[in-house]
Amino acid sequence: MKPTLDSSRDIDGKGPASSKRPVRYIKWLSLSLMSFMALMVLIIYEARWVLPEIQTYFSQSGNLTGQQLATRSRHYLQDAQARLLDIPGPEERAAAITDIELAYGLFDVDVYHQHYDCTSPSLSVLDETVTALENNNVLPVILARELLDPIACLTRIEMGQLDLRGEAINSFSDRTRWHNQVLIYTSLLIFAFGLLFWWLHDRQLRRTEKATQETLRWMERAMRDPLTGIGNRSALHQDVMQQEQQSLGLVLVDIDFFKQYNDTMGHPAGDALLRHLVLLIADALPEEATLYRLGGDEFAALLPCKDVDALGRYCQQLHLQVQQSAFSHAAHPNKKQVTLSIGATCFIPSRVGFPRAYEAADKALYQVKTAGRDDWHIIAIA
Ligand SMILES: Nc1nc2c(ncn2[C@@H]2O[C@H](COP(=O)(O)OP(=O)(O)OP(=O)(O)O)[C@@H](O)[C@H]2O)c(=O)[nH]1
Repeated sequence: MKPTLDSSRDIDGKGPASSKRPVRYIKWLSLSLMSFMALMVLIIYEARWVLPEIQTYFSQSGNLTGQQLATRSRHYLQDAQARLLDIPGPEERAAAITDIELAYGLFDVDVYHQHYDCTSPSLSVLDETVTALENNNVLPVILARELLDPIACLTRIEMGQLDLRGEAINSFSDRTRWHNQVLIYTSLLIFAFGLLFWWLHDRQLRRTEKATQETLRWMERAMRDPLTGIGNRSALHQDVMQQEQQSLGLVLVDIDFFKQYNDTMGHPAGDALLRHLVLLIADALPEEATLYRLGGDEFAALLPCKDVDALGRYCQQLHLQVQQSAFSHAAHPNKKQVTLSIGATCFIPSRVGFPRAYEAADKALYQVKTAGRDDWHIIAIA
């Protein structure tokens, strides 16, 4: 285990951000859905305007448009006229009367009376023609000529109705174009607003994420010892709480006569020794061990503890390794090299509680100190 590589607490910013990504997509989707709904409402609203216009256009005069009625009426009159010009017999006269009456029926329309002043005189002419034919008292040629005015009137109506139809078509296509434009531009507007809201929301989300990352980074720093890079006392407490059910070994390490080391070698050399010792302790203890600096020249290590014997072997190994490394300590009263006092205990946090375990390890350390230092001792908790 390397002390500065406690990756479980490293914050790289990717974890929380990537976990928030699905939330971002869900919000984006709901915004799109809202825009889509708004669009649908708009289309339905627009359809309310377009539909009556279509209906109006196609029901100008019932099933037949005004122009078609006039055309048919004119055809009947022209048929009657042709019969009359042919020196008709009784049957032809009767057929001519039928044609004129049919033409009359199609001609006598309210719309024509309202808009074309030639309608009433023309219908009177048709009435008189039928009467004359029935009485057979006027030459057919003359009656045929009489029909010219009603035919001219019907032609005028046809032209007028065609114009009206053209106007209706133009107005219909104009209105349709206008509604289409409203639809397109409003859709674009809704889409643009959707994008804007999404961008604002996304920006807010990124700011919040950044602030969270910053807070986490500060918290991370607050849990680290700046000199050695390992965790501090708070980190130790937190790690113990996270392993409440595990059997843990707590090892307390204190440098002997560190004050004298500082006094003779200087404070920067003291700092360098602290950093070196961290690496050395990490090297001596198993990979799973985590190191902490509790303050001054006191360190702690938290590691899995199978049993007290195994823990003792690690303490022995650490003690030996420091001896072998032979860091010079000129002010050390007897050894002239750096020595450590080590106290340890084995405990399960949920059963014993950390304060009791710390007290036991500290007591073991104190016993080493009072017994002359440069040794290790373990106190088993009953
Ligand atoms: N260089 C350095 N020295 C520190 C730091 N923090 C505390 N110290 C010094 O560590 C020394 C600790 O002294 P003591 O608590 O008396 O411990 P000791 O001299 O090792 O004595 P024993 O533990 O009884 O052997 C003090 O002189 C502190 O000034 C630090 O960050 N850097």
